[in-house]
Order: sequence, then structure tokens, then C-alpha cells
Amino acid sequence: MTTPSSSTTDPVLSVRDLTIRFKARGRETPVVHGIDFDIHGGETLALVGESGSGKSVTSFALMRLLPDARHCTIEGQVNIGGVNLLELTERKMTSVRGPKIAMIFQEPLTSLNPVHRVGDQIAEAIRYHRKMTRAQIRDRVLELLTLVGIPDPERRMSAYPGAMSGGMRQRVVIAMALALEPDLLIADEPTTALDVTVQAQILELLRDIQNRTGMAMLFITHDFGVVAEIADRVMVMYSGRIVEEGRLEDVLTQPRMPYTQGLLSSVPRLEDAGLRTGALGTIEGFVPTAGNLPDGCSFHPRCPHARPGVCDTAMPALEPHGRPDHPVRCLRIEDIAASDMEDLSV
Ligand SMILES: Nc1ncnc2c1ncn2[C@@H]1O[C@H](COP(=O)(O)OP(=O)(O)OP(=O)(O)O)[C@@H](O)[C@H]1O
Repeated sequence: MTTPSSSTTDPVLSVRDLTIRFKARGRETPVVHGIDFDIHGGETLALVGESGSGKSVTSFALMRLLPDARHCTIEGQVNIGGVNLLELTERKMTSVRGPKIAMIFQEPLTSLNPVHRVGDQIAEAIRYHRKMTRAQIRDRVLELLTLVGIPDPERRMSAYPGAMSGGMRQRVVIAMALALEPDLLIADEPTTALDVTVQAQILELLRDIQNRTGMAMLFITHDFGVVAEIADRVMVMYSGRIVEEGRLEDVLTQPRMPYTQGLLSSVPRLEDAGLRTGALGTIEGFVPTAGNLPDGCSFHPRCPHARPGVCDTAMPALEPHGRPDHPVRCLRIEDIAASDMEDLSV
């Protein structure tokens, strides 16, 4: 189904029927099963789910950073500016990474070369894509370091990554990602490795930059506290499928899918903490491995509302069930909603 949108303008990113399969020992295992979503300019979509749900594989597919066709197949569409990135040659894709789509990762050291000065690393990305003089590039590097809140940028541009704190390194990585003013920034758990104070600063920085530039953001996290701080919309993923999607307030305060309810159940009450929450709650059992999904709804073996003969028979579609802006993938949604009403009337 088509994703609900917060705007009538064309989305910056439009993903359609994205399917990813890994190949091993002559077998293909699907890990992402035909997902659809849009992100508009200035909007942040949070992709949430437990480990192994397919969040990172999805983001790597958007960047075309997954292993090659011998190991992995990707089908569907990843449209940015009317171009399906999945159809581009690797050479063409190199010119898209940076100006159109950029990514920051959980651990900044994976993106930084320890033996090069940080200023040179930011300059390198600019030099590759833009015809600018050395002086212009230097000015741009200083501007970027200032933008991401690095104190004394003149001095810091000559520093090596190892001489910086984790928070400062992540700011450098953000500066690199922003160097070419991407239309879409993908942030894959960018604050997980940082302490809480620095985490809050980095989130504020990203929000602030987004307000100024209007870029779209896909924010991947397992932390609903972070979701509450940064997202406009939330997409919950389980076993390679979107199981619930909606506006931030709706998903946090009225989660519909038992999986989302489970994730939110053991975090502190949202309103008590001004929408700040902790990490995902724990749900009994494990995310099934990609090659061993149960019949029917993938979540049914862990679901407190599952009914034999219903939930183990067919995979439910992602459907509105009366709320077009908050679709959910659940065969029992009407019964669950009715029992919630009964609870309320007691
Ligand atoms: N290179 C690979 N080859 C085979 N399977 C893979 C590969 N990379 C990921 N997978 C599988 O794809 C599925 C989704 O993994 P993915 O890393 O996207 O989950 P995730 O939600 O991002 O988890 P995490 O929060 O731990 O990063 C998992 O079943 C994982 O084992």
C-alpha cells in the first residue's frame, strides 16, 4: 500500500516493493519482503525494531552498499529525484552518494580514516564532487565544522580522529555527510555509542541542521527515547516487514500492533518523561531467523493476542483498519481494539 504522507509535495525518497535476498550455499533467503515508504523534505522517519528485523539491511540497500549480486539480490524501486537508484551503474551511484543521499553510522571510527586529518577527510568528499579551489574548499570545511558545533575549528581541522572524543568524532562524520548538502540523510543508530548528554546534543544538532536545510532524514534506532526526540513519523519493522506505521504521537500513545505495544510496554510512561522513554521493552522469545519464519504472521509465536487457526494461517497485509494514516499488519486488530474498549469501560 502507499505510505501515508505528511505533505502533498513529491517525496524526496520513495521506496516501492523493496525486496532483499541473501544467497548462501545455493539458497536465497529473503530478509526484506517488499517494503514501501516515502520521506518528504524536512521530515524525519524513524525506522524502529529489534535487532535482526532488517533495518540496517534496508538502509544499506538505499545506499547501494550491500554485497554484490553473487551474494545478494535487491528488487523494487528506490526513487530519488525521479531516478531509481537500483538501476544505476556503480559509477553513477558514486556521484549520487554525497549530494543526493548520505549516511552516518553508529560508530564514527568506521567512517573515519585514523591516519588522515579530519579536515582533509571532509575536503576529500567536496573535492571529488565539486570544482572548487583549495581556498574555497578550506572555507567550506571550516563552515561545516562550525555548523556541527566543533569548537576552535581552525585548530580541529588539523587533528586526527584518535585525538577527538566520540561525540566530536560523530560531529565530524555528520559534517562529512552534510558536506554536499544531501537531499536525504540516513542515520543508522548514530548516537548509540555516545553517552546520554552527547546523544542529546547530536540529536539537537541534526534537528537544527534539518530545519535549516530541509533535508529528509531516515533515522534508524532501537531506542524509543530517541524516536520521541527526533521523529515526525515512525515505521516499525519486524522480520523484514513493516508492521505498523504512523505519526509519532499516534504510534507512541496508541500503538496498534501487539509487537509495537510490546516494545513500548516496559518503557517509562511517555507523558511522565515529556515523551522521553528508555530503550525498547523486552518481549519474550526472539526475532525468528530470516530463513525460518513461522507460517502466518511472523510475530504470532510471541504475540499475547495470537489465536491458533487465525494468526498461523496467513500473513496479514499492512492495512488501515479504519485509520488510513496509521496502518498496521495484524489479523486480530479489530478484536484487540474491541477488548481495549471493554477494558476502558470497566
Ligand atoms: N551479509 C549478510 N548475509 C546474510 N544475511 C545477512 C547479512 N546481513 C544481514 N543479514 C541478515 O539480515 C537480517 C536483518 O539484519 P539487519 O542487520 O538489517 O537487522 P537490524 O534490524 O538492522 O539489526 P541491528 O539493530 O542489530 O543492526 C538478519 O536476519 C541478518 O542475519
